[in-house]
Amino acid sequence: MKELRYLNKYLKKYWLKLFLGIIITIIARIFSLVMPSYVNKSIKAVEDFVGNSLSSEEAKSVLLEYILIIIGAALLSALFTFLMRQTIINVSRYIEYDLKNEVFDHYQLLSLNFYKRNRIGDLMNRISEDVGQVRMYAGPAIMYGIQTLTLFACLIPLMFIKAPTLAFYTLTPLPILSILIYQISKVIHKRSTKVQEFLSTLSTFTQESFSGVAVIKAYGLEGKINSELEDLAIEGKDTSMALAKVNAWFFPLMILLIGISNIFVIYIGGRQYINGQIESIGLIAEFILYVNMLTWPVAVVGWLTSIVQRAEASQKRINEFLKQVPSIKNEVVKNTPIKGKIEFKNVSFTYEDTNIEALKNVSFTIEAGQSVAFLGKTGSGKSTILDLVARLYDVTKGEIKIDDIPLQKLNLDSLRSSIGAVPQDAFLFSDTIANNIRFGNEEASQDQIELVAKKAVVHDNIIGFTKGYDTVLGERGITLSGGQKQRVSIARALMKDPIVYLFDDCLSAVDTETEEEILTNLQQESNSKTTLIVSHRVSSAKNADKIIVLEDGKILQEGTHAQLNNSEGYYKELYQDQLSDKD
Ligand SMILES: Nc1ncnc2c1ncn2[C@@H]1O[C@H](COP(=O)(O)OP(=O)(O)OP(=O)(O)O)[C@@H](O)[C@H]1O
Repeated sequence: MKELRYLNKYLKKYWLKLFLGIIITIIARIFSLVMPSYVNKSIKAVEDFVGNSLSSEEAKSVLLEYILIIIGAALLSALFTFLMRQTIINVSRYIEYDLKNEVFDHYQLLSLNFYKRNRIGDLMNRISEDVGQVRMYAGPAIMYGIQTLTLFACLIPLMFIKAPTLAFYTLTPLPILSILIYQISKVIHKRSTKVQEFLSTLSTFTQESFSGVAVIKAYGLEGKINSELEDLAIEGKDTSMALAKVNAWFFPLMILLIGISNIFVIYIGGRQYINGQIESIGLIAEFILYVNMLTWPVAVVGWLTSIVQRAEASQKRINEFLKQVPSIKNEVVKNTPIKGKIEFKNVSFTYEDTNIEALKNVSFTIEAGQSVAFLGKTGSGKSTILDLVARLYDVTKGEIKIDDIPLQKLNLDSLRSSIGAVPQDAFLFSDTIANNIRFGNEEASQDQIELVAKKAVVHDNIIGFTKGYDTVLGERGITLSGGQKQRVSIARALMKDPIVYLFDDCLSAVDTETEEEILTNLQQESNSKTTLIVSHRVSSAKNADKIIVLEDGKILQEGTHAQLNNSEGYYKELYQDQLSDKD
């Protein structure tokens, strides 16, 4: 229960509803106890009529009165049971909602390294599956627990007062039932976890097969994939059958033990009636009803134990995440608007997970409003520079300053809201094109959206779609070409109208003519903005105020197009190669 203590703050938050729920639960159970004793009294009235101590009219009127009491108590019990669910189960849903939000908010704070260390499936599981298990503790476990306790506290003393011997024999099989249900619940849980694991393997496999269907078809691998799926299906069938077998024991076992209790009541009760130790057959009927009322709560004791154990394990996994401290922290509360001067001073950076030293002692200065292009072979550290500017990672050695202030001394929100980044793999959400562009500025009007789309040279493509800007992208929508995606992504950054632009090889899938057009537009747009452009093409770089060529994490060349083109080296060779390619 140590891990579940984390939920106490939520239980405190909703204590009033919970307290009300507990009182209602107790009232509901007390009303449900009325029925068996009035069944007893009704049978007793019939017995009295048979034994001539009551007239037919008297017996009928007593019976009617008792039946009305039974109906009234049952209705009240039903009403309070409804209210019990409305309070306690609702509280568990509120806690589930709060906890999901808390986990999600925390995920948002964690840095990219965290996402590299953990699989997406696992993160999703914690927020859905684990929070769901915890809810079972905060709702059903508390509700059934109180219900069971109230019933035990009222019913067991009542049974012993009414007929001690009969009560003893009736109750004896019930703890055995509880222990057996607990054992079965444990096995059911183990096997259903295996089924869950299998289902997630199966969905990953099918998802990959569908996403990669073009490659599978092109390589004629349908047969191989089919046979792999068949193997998986056989494994799935076996795990499901194992679960079905143990599930099949649950209800027969319950029925068997109730049956034994009922037999005890009838046999022992019958003998006691014959011996004159109990005064009415009605008491036997009353005890049979008690047995049936007790069966579910007794079974619940075993079930609850396993729910609490599962919730504890799930909360432990959730707590592990919640305890993770974000490696990138915002240490400045007040807003810190920036102008855009960027300075790298002897910056080195090593990726924690791969231990690759992506940047080695890199120094350069970009004045506010300047544009700088980064060129260099693949893996030379270009994208890393942009990620460090946006503070997606903190430097390992050296220092980055913006407007002469160390990056850590800037408010993280101010910094990031001043940056318009277009990453290498443009990511678009499953939403309309307009909303994807609006992501850069929620308030943007349709005219503003169209204006930036024109600057990113994607407007004509968009209006070519039947639904224009309302075209939905993503799985259930249309798929944009690589170049179209890049240009929508550029439009999104333009929409933000930031102080600093980070363009990471975002024109690679665009033909050179369109590239030229976009670059001219960007130049006008980003005239007064600090612009960092990563590219493999000289055409994207040659108009920049400064060009930095990287090799293996170090600066190889630095200068303007004219300077670099006048000296021998990587840039000049690249320029000549690309010029002759163009010709
Ligand atoms: N998230 C990451 N985790 C671990 N290593 C990384 C990560 N991103 C990049 N690297 C490594 O860091 C080095 C520099 O990568 P970077 O992406 O900065 O190069 P790049 O010059 O932008 O390459 P490209 O032109 O192919 O985009 C590479 O060796 C790469 O394998």
